[in-house]
Parts: sequence; structure tokens; C-alpha cells
Amino acid sequence: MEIKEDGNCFHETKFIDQHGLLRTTKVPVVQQLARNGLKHLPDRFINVPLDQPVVSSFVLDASQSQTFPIIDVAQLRIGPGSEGLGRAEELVKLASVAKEWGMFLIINHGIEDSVLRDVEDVVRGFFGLSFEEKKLSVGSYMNVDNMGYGQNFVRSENQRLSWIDRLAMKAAPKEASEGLLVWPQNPANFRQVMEKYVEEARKVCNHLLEALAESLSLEKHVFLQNFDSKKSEINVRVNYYPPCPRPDLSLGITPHSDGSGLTFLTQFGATGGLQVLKDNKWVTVPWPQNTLLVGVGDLLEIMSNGRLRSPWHRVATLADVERISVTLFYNPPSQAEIEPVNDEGLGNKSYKKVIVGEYMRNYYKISPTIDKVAINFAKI
Ligand SMILES: O=C(O)CCC(=O)C(=O)O
Ligand SMILES: [Fe+2]
Repeated sequence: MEIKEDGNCFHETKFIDQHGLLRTTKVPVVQQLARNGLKHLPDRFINVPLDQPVVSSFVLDASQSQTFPIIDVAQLRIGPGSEGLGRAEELVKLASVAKEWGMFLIINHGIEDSVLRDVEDVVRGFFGLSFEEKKLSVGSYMNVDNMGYGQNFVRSENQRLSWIDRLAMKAAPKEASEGLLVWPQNPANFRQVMEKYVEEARKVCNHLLEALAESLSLEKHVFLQNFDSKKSEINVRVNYYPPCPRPDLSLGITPHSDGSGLTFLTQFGATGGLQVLKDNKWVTVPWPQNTLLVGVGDLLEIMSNGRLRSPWHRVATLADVERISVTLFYNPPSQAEIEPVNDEGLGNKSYKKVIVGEYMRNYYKISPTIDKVAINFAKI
């Protein structure tokens, strides 16, 4: 089916073509297609092989879901009496789920409900605006960092598209997006709310980086030492997945691993979109509302010399309901060099020293892809 551009409802996006020329193309605003009650999926949005429809994904049953335990962050904190069994057991659970899945759910993380509710309000506020209001509220950028309001990773005129509109910005360091209108002006408190959330999330991530190291019997600072408190980067991506007429044929995000250190996620609205490849099967992550999800990124895989692996994951769409997730990508400063931890028990190093910014540039250059190959950049 041909996609009719409805008034000005398209993302105008720039990309460098294979001859190195800067090109501009227009891609449909998915939310607008859904708002217009689209009944048939336009061909451009078919982004899975036709012989591998998304419905073949696999849901954990109750017994298997024990392999995906929820981590109680309060148990991990060091306080009076916390060196006892509770903390030790929680660290064992953390090591096991992080190694097996590359991602884990957390509760009792210390981020107030009101902070999360405010995030939900501003994000829904933004996506509740008309397209014109959204365009006025925030700029669109399609640079190497994939920022602004638009589609994910547009690289050519004719490429397949994902069933998503996304809003991406750099939240830390504070001056990272100076001069760019990447923070929505509407809702007016968007930036303030998001920055508060980001700083709360940073504390949790720092704590988890220490706990992850400890859970692997490493010195607790070995990962966290790479995350300078002033220069580390936190990029925010709000993923908006409207109801999709053919969830079997169109993914919200195609398979990828995150290029980050740690990824920190919350979701609003429906659950059941995130899937991870496990033992060669796409498994729907059993992610209930009111838990947050933390994922291992490529950079942490490198720092841990592959003891932790960044999971290969994707996002399925849903037929009747919208889903929103907010992803924080927590990275060491882009000038920082990272290398696998020095640990006798690990044997040979499988990854080399890399500069974070160079790793990320390569990651963006070759993503999206059909396999986890970006990490080869750091493999020995
Ligand atoms: O929407 C989700 O649950 C996951 C999003 C994701 O994988 C990403 O933003 O990298
Ligand atoms: Fe991801």
C-alpha cells in the first residue's frame, strides 16, 4: 500500500548516502498513521522476514520465570546487618540473572513513585500533542547520535522502517545538548522532570555497577571507576510504539544490543513488548509494571571481559494498545579508554582497550544489523 503523507506529517531526516553525500528524506510519523486508523500495514514497515513472523515468540511459564528473578536493590545496600545472608543471597541472584539474561528487573531502587509518575506525565504530555505542536516543541536531528524527534536509524530512501516514533536527547553532561533544541519546550517541565529522574537513575546505576562487580567476585570499583561523575554520558530515548495493525510483521525496534555501559529502562502503558534472544528463541521478557529493567550494554561486556554479555533484544508491537518506554543509556565519557578488568581468574583477555567515543561511532555506523557484530570492534 502506498503511504499517503497526511499534510505535513512526516519526519524529515538527513543521512549520508553511500557516496558520502548528505541527503534528506521523509518518513511517515507512525503515531499519525495509527491516529488515522490505518488498517493495513504499509510494506515499508514490514521489518521481519515473512517466514519468521513475530508471533512465534515464546513466553516463559511460571517455573521458567524463576530463572528471571527480580533483584531487590534494598537488599544490596550496605547498612547495619546487611552483610548477612540477605545481601549475599541477593548478590548470587544478581550474578546469575545478569550472566544468564544480560538484563534484570529491579525493585526497591529508591526512586520515588512521584518521580516516575512525573516522567510518565511529561512523556505522555509530549506524545499527546498534535504533530504540529510536537514539531514546534522540539527539533529533529538525524546525526550520528540519532537525536531528536523522529524515526530510529534512517540510512537510505527505501529502507525498511520500525513501528516507532522516538524522542532522543543527551541529559548528561548538562552542556551536551547546548545549542540544540533537543529538549521539548512543551510540556514546559519536561527537561526538569527528566533531569531529576536521570540523576536518581544515575545513583541506582552506580550502585548496581558496584554490586555487579562484587557479584562477580571483583573489586567493587572496577566498573564504576570508568564512569566519571561529571563527564559520563546519559542519553535518554523515549520510545513511542502506537498500536500496530500487523504485530506479526512489524517490530518497534529491530534486533540489537545496546552500545551503552548500562541501560536503564522504565515502561508505561502496556507490557509485553520487549523480547530477548535466549537459546536461539525470542522470549518475551516477563517485565511487570512497577519494576524497572536494567540491561548490560556492549561497553560493560568489554569491561567485564565477556563475563557479562549484552543481550540481543528487540521490541514487538501490540495490536490494540500503545506502549511507551524510556531508555537511559549510561556511558563512560566519550574520551575515556575502557579495557577488560584485570583478573587472574578470567584467563586471557578477549577484548582490547577501546576509546568509548570510537566504539560508539563504529556502533552507529554499522547499526542496525542482523547480528551482534558491533562488539567485534573490541574483540581481540
Ligand atoms: O522498549 C523497550 O522495552 C526496549 C527499548 C530498547 O531496546 C532501546 O531503547 O534500546
Ligand atoms: Fe535496546
